[in-house]
Amino acid sequence: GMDVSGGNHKHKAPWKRMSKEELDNQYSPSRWVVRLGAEEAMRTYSQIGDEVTKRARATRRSLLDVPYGAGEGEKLDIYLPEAVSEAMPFLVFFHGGYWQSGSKDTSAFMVNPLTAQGVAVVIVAYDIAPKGTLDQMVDQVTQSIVFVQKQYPGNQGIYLCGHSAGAHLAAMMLLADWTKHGVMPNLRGFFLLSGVYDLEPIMHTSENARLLPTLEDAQRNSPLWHLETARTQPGYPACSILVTVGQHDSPEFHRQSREFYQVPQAPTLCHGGWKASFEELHDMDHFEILWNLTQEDYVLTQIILKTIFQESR
Ligand SMILES: N[C@@H](CC(=O)c1ccccc1NC=O)C(=O)O
Repeated sequence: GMDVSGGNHKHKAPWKRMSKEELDNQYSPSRWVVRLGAEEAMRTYSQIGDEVTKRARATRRSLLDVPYGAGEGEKLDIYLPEAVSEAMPFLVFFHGGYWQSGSKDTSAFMVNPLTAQGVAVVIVAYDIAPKGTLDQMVDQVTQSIVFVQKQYPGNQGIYLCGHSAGAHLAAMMLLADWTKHGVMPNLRGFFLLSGVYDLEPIMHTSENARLLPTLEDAQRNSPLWHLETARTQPGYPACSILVTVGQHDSPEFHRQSREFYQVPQAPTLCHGGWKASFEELHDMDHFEILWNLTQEDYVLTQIILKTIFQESR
């Protein structure tokens, strides 16, 4: 039909016309994997994550289970490049798993190619549901970034990267009020991989209903709805925001990424120095994106490295 919202696609909400069955399908990334069955894809995902993390720990200098807060689950792993200095760039990664699965211990995908180029990589654990609520996870992620900035004040930039639910948590950091934490992290870029930025449709899917008890919880935690009104804080440096989605991700995942990519182009936000870009990753499914990040010559690994070394100061 005609777009009466003047090109503002976020008001279309096509998911509102979907049956519960269709929503469940759209928001189950494993069902859209093309080269494996859904269950096999999930098994392979944990297997590869386990192997790459073991390899990263065996071949890289690391500081494991470093506490960034007082809670038992508030730990992170730091993987260091060969030449350690005060002035390294940092990539901080938040794993996915629909806020209810996944672990830092199986998520060291990009560690080897990035540390080989001089980037320190931090893999963050947070309290997944049911132990943690979404608000607590957002708070923990905030704390983990404050910790990295305080621990490495001479860093050459902190870049946030998240996959799926982890991309949502990373995107929430565009809304964070750092003044409460007494430190302004040197954030330079965001790499958002196959994320979810409007949580309202998730409320209506079966496996995730418990995560978001009320519409208010969903809206408060939807960066798509708040980015435009988020105050750009004085002194907040220019940031690049890369939004990516796999070609084989579901139409709803594509829609979420496209809409989120459009928000920083609002005049208030691009004047604030935010530069957004969008990549649809050719022939990739939701999980292969991460598997490929173990490869130095993969297009996304190259984009990440190029961004870090262009922007670092
Ligand atoms: N039950 C989900 C699992 C899932 O969504 C997922 C699993 C591992 C890593 C990321 C995921 N998605 C978003 O966080 C599925 O069927 O795909």
